[in-house]
Amino acid sequence: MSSNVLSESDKSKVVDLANRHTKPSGTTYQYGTAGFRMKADQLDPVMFTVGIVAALRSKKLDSKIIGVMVTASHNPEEDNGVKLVDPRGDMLEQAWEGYATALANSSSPEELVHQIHQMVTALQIDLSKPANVIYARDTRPSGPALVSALVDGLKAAPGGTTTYTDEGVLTTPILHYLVRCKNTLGTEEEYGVPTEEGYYEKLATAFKKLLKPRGSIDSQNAPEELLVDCANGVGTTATEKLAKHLEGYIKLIPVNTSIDKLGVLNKGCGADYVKTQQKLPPSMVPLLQPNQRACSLDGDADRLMYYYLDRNGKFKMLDGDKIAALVAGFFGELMEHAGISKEELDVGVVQTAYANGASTHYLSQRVPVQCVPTGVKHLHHAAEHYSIGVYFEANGHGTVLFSANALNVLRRHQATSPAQQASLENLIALTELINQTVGDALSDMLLVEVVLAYRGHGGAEWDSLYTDLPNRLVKVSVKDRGAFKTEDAERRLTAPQGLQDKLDALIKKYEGGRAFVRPSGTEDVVRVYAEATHKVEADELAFKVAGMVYDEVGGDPASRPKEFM
Ligand SMILES: CC(=O)N[C@H]1[C@@H](OP(=O)(O)O)O[C@H](CO)[C@@H](O)[C@@H]1O
Ligand SMILES: [Mg+2]
Repeated sequence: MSSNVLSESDKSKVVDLANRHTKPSGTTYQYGTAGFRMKADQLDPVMFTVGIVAALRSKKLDSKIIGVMVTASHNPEEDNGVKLVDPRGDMLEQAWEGYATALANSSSPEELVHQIHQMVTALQIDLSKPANVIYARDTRPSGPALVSALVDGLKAAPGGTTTYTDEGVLTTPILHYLVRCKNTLGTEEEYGVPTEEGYYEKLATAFKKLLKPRGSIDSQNAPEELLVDCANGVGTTATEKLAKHLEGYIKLIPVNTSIDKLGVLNKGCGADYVKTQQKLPPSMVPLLQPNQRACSLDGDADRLMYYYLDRNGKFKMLDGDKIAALVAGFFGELMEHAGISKEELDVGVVQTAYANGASTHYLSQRVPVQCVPTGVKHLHHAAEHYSIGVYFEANGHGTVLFSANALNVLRRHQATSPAQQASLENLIALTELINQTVGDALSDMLLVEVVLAYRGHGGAEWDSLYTDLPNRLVKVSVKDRGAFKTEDAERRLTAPQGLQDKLDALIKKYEGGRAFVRPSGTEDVVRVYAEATHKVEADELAFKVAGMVYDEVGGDPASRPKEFM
């Protein structure tokens, strides 16, 4: 019998277990751009309430499997976080973020019961349904204890049985893959074998179809070996396991692989280090040779940054924008070679305001380009509107989505020559190689290697697609970042009042100038981005805008950063 009411025993179960996970007073939690994320020692009560939300989400969706990933990605090792994965392997539906936030902020076990009751009533959740949840974590030492709190939450979930499975230590994209596989098993949309091994096998099989074994013509341009900076995190084991499947095709050499020591995750390495420092991780310095490329994963292996040394040994970065530029063109080419018209399948690219202006210019001349607010969920949803939707954040998080119609067109298309057939098969193999659930550093890395091998290009040729405009990102600490409101995909401020007009007047003075201000969704700061034709001017514009922002909201003159102008 269906029920939207918590029984007395449901309530006392919640209260009993909630008493072990009380919220410290004065802490406010927020399900933000990437779920809940903060210092690990504050997360215990949140993990507990997330367990309850995961079970309720499963009940609401006819007992479909919901995923929970415990990670703080590229953040320092002492941080941790948690995010929910919906049945198709994508991010939690946005409307539920508010409920997750409300439960996390309940001030007492009784208040929590009340919040659950409100949620169940508002969403008409049939509590009698069973719930199914799987979870995984990254390598952070705080992970196991947080997982125990999560399990208490799963046990506390009201109504019918909640079944849960510990998938152990995994990359974020593998957990997303598992969720989709398990939910589509035995259906027409079956996504893959629902095991970690199934994931490596799927990627490797597709890669081997695309890039014939070493020695054959197609692969002569692939690198003998590729250095992969694993950020001292969970990407280490995943890279090692994937490497075994790719033997004879490409040799992956993991670097920054110490996952057992304290304090080294993401430190001096990883995708975020490369993007923000714009230099080689120190451990790569003795390893990388001129004209050689390498890549860095982040702490949960969903972001990817490439780079190479030019022939003079100078560091050159190939970020998410460059990846988007590389792969968007490739799909157009393959479709043409397969005899598929642009009317049959449209290719589109989705970026955020942080995309380098030069990449937007380059891409806009070739394909439709859309700008959306920061955060993968926004990019992912926008990309779903194209037959082939390419989305990447500049920081290296992204993937390529194929619509159901695109898959049908590829399946049904009749090639009229062996060459067309080969291109068609390559397109189909790409739909297998590319993770359809979320940005995936390992899958993206193989995609990049395939495109470069086909074109016979190295880092330098790839880099020459366009030249990045000089740019600068600055953080401004303010009392209340909530005072900053934006519109037009976060490119313009609507509050504080009048500030955007001042910015416009300033930006106008700079050749090729572009700048915008937005509150971060993951850190207690306001971010300033600026670019201009010349480096000195990009820096000057960024620091002038930062100064304006600081002064506008009454920043203390005594602690005004000295570089602000
Ligand atoms: C400028 C920047 O890199 N912002 C990052 C950062 O978001 P903020 O809202 O800017 O803090 O973290 C997000 C989650 O990882 C990521 O999606 C986004 O790209
Ligand atoms: Mg990440």
